[in-house]
Amino acid sequence: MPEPTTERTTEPTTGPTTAAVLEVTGLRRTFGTVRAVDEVSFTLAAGGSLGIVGESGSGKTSTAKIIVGLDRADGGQVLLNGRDRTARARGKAQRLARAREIQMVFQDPFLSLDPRTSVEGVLRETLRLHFPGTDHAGRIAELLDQVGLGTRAASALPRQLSGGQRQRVAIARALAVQPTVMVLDEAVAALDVSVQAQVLNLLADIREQTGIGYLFITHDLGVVRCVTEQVIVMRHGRIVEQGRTAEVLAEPRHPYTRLLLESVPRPGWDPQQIAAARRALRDGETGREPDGEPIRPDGGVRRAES
Ligand SMILES: Nc1ncnc2c1ncn2[C@@H]1O[C@H](COP(=O)(O)OP(=O)(O)OP(=O)(O)O)[C@@H](O)[C@H]1O
Repeated sequence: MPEPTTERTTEPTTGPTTAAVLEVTGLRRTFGTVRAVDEVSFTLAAGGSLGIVGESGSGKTSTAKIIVGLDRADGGQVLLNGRDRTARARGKAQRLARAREIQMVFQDPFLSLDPRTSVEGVLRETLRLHFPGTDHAGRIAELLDQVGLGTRAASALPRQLSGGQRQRVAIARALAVQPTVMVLDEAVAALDVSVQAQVLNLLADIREQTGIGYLFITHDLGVVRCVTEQVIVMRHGRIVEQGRTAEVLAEPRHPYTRLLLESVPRPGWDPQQIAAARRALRDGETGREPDGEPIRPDGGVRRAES
């Protein structure tokens, strides 16, 4: 029996109607017998912030990976400013263009940053990849400033930074390509509560300044309450409730949402998932090209060492 879906209007009731920048329709992804993503549809308004919540295994990350382009859907469509992202990218230029449109920030920046590359080096590498042939010194200083890191941090290696600082570097790297949308997958889950608040405030400021839309994937309803306007609640790959965050949290209609509100679940990947994610992230790998070459989080391809 399919879950009852409780939809509310996702349009603002007052003020001008904001165009959708991201439109996800009927997304499906199956792993063996598991329907990780099952007919998922939602829209993100330009400059808006939408939370995706649900327990561990509800399909949040699988949905995000397809949207970002790190995995392929079995069915459905992802449109960014009306352009389809679900078909395989044709060549490097299209892959990089797609990576510029939607950037992802992961839970553990320590694993997604190369331990041997300085903060400045991380940013320069991404800027060179996407905007070759220009001097990036000014832009690097601007990005460091934008995420609240002084120029003193520029020469630091990831291990010399705190968790919050490392997450700021990951955010700066995402901002470097001027994305339309940022997907933040449990981006503050590994941080202490006070540092979480600082990073969430920073993200709110950045959204206001840049108009970048956010997809916040989180198990934490406090985060959703703080930084999103719309929310979708996922269970077993399906959306069971969606609407304005304030309304859904104040008056949840679906029993599962009520349960989530009563008992905030802890993130709990099984050991195999953790090991695979750690390996992939430590290697800076997020997927594979058709020729087997691993793809990095910033859209570049890591060539096999000879
Ligand atoms: N690569 C994969 N191979 C096999 N099964 C997978 C794979 N990725 C996800 N799954 C399964 O799909 C389902 C949804 O997983 P997903 O990681 O999307 O959930 P989630 O809500 O993001 O959970 P978490 O908060 O733990 O990350 C789970 O049952 C998971 O075991």
